[in-house]
Amino acid sequence: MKPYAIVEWNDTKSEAKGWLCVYNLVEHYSGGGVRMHPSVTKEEVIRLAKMMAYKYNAAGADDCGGMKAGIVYDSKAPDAYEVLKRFIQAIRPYVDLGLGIGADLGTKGPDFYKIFEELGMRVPATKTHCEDPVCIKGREQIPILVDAMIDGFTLNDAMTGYGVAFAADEAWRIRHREAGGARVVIQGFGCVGASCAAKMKQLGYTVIGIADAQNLAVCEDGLDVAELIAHKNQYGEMDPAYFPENYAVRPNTEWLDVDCDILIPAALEDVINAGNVDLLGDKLLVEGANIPVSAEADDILRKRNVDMVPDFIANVGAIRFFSRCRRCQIEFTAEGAIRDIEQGVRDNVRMLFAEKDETGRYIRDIAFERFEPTIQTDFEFTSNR
Ligand SMILES: NC(=O)c1ccc[n+]([C@@H]2O[C@H](COP(=O)([O-])OP(=O)(O)OC[C@H]3O[C@@H](n4cnc5c(N)ncnc54)[C@H](O)[C@@H]3O)[C@@H](O)[C@H]2O)c1
Repeated sequence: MKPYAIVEWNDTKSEAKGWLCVYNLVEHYSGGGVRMHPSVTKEEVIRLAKMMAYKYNAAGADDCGGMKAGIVYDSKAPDAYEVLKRFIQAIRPYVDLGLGIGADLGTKGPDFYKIFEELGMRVPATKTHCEDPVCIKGREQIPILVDAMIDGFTLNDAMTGYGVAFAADEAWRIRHREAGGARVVIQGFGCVGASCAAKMKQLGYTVIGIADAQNLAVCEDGLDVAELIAHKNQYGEMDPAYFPENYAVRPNTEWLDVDCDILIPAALEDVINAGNVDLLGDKLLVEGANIPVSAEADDILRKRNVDMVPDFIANVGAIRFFSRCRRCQIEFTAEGAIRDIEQGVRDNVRMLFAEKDETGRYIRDIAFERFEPTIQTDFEFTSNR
């Protein structure tokens, strides 16, 4: 399958540029995040959009295709919100036709709702979403539930990170026949990394290393995840002022050097590449970030047939929630949403490891084959919304 549409954008008021890639549409609809980071490239956006198409299949969201957008800009710049707003304005015709856009690396969910309101846009939906009584009921619950609290997080901030932690826990249990006990290092402490760290701790694991855009904090006895979360800033950066004396503070580039059992990249793409893949050793790799492993590094991991959970299996939490809530397939509570994500993620991990053990094939290859997107529809032209 080829990408359905690729749109390039140049900002009129800053140096920002960006791309939208709609990889496929299913029932005239496609969903994915908009990221903002200085290193975004067109190729990356296309790779991410393709991966989203696989992810919707893996999430059991068979009414949605995959898309992604990326803006080359510093998300901490004072005008980042205005840049995002102009980008959304530029891709608005597509959004109005049926693109479910939301937050990703460097952007925040509530900003999207604010921008939709400021631009007089409705929350993205197709004709079916607006007319089917089941979808109407489900969609009413989405804004209520994303703000519902669970363990001190909004469901919005918990659902993907928790799903990643369930994936890690399931894979670890399969290999070690017990939960917990292992040492975990996480790269990224934003929406995904922070809630993943908290859930790993809750599940009995010891989070010994966390890297953010500034630092790597390491503590063999386990980092105080709750304390780090309480003092992280809005960009997902830990505050070193709250590091106790027994924390080692190292350059964030050293995150792969820390000896651990489970490695969870939850920040940028291609962070495991040909230059550092050997440092992975026999750690269990669970991909919280999208495409954190470069193609070259993945060839090496395939040859070594390492145990791993691919991104589109581990980090499906948010899209599983949005799709299944919209179709009233979950209990309408934060706990009900998390239970549903847990079941979906654990089932997929068990299936993939079982097939690996039976066939000897590399897990990512099995997952790509199993969840290959096959449906491509057009935008819905007879819009009467
Ligand atoms: N937010 C979601 O619901 C969601 C869903 C699925 C996948 N993802 C993927 O997860 C990843 C993280 O997304 P997010 O929403 O948590 O982003 P975020 O912007 O909330 O957080 C990003 C984190 O990465 C850290 N970071 C940035 N550069 C770094 C570097 N060089 N070294 C170490 N850490 C660095 C930041 O400090 C921050 O802690 C992305 O790949 C994203 O596509 C996010």
